[in-house]
Amino acid sequence: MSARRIEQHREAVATLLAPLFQTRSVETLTLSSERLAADPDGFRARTLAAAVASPVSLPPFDNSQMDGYAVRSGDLTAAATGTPVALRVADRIAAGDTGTALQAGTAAPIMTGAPIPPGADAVVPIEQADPPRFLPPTTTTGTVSFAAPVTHGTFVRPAGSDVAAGDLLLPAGSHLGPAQLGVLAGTGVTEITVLQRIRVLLIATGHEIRAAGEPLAAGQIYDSNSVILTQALHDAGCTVVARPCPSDDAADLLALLTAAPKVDLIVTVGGVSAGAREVVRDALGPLGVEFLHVAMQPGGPQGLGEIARPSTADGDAAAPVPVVSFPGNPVSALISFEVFLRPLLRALAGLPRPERALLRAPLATAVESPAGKHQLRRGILRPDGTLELVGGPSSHLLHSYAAATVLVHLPVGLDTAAAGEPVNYWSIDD
Ligand SMILES: Nc1nc2c(c(=O)[nH]1)N[C@H]1C(S)=C(S)[C@@H](COP(=O)(O)OP(=O)(O)OC[C@H]3O[C@@H](n4cnc5c(N)ncnc54)[C@H](O)[C@@H]3O)O[C@H]1N2
Ligand code: MOO
Repeated sequence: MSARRIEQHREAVATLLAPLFQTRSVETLTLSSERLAADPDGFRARTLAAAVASPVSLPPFDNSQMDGYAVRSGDLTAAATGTPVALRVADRIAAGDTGTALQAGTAAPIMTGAPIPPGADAVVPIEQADPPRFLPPTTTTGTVSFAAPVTHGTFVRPAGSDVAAGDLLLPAGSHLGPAQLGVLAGTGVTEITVLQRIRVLLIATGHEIRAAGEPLAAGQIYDSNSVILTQALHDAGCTVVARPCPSDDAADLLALLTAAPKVDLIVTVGGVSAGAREVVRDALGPLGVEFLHVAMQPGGPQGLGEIARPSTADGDAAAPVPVVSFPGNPVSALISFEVFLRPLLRALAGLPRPERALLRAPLATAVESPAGKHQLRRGILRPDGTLELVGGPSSHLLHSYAAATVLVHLPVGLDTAAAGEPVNYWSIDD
């Protein structure tokens, strides 16, 4: 079987998923600290579908940037070392207070964030006042001295200096991280329109797989692919319905597809190579999914296509759904996801940096790669800046993948590389 180049298959998967970019649904997300605490995942990896205008100005009012005295700058024009100006201490203004108008010849103790009282136009930090500490609030007849003039606006944070009411707060397409959610909260926005997550039906297959916690009979193994890909898909901004198929019978897989809820994408794992019974090939081949070989290792055997599910629980029989089929070795499955799906899904979700940055560093030791294949090896970036491979190239070595911080690219044509030779890599320690 002639193998397809990695770039060609990436292109084919991109073409298959292209319609999803045209049909992105949106939904309303209600924002509050209670909801965020109750459902943090609901707010993770979210992208604004519509721009948000600021309903208020931030800050909403002129306020103090320092703990100190609110003054009229005109009162301190003549202040100088040796000839300080004394002002009568007015009522204290804390953050949250409203404050009353500042009379000429007075200075109001003011705390950071408290509104500048009408009449005042500058704040002198407490350290620059004499005495350099606040008088007890019971002191009604105190004075405070200043030995320097102050310019209009000093340590005043003007209303709207961060954002003005009606201005663009966040454009459509903004990824909602802590700062973006924070500015929405800070302006009192409670409802936002976000891209709906891509819904993925994930089917890990194999007669031998069992869920964690179940007893294992001879020959059986725990299902790691459902966990690997559920997590990887979540990180890429998807919602996942995982329906493992612990059977090699095509009819069981088809029944599972029929019973599954409506989704935007189906991902299968396992059952695609050259065995006597390959459940994914057997079930989906006749429906039009193509199975082929990509010149990469791990991740050689791949499948992709579209299926119109025979009939479904919620009656969406007609809509064809894209299917991407990965090989069952866990390392092959995760590397296939990295190469073929992660960039597209992150782009669909509007997440930053859909493609991993291609970085370059020298190899710590010599390496060999199979001729005619693009090999991806697991490795770590050593403190000396060289790339050290962890574990061998085999695609069952999930434990060494778990120790890796980089994926090292050994492309077609690079059959041997000497220690010190620079190669490309992706950082995966995010
Ligand atoms: N004669 C050939 N044999 C194989 C070829 C080939 O070209 N000719 N390709 C090999 C390569 S490369 C890969 S990769 C695998 C892919 O096989 P399948 O996609 O059919 O996957 P399975 O046979 O179902 O499983 C492979 C391996 O992975 C284990 N596995 C499967 N599912 C899970 C799971 N959910 N959790 C943990 N481990 C899982 C399974 O037990 C097998 O050991 O085919 C090679 N063979
Ligand atoms: O291509 Mo398979 O995915 O090496 O192990």
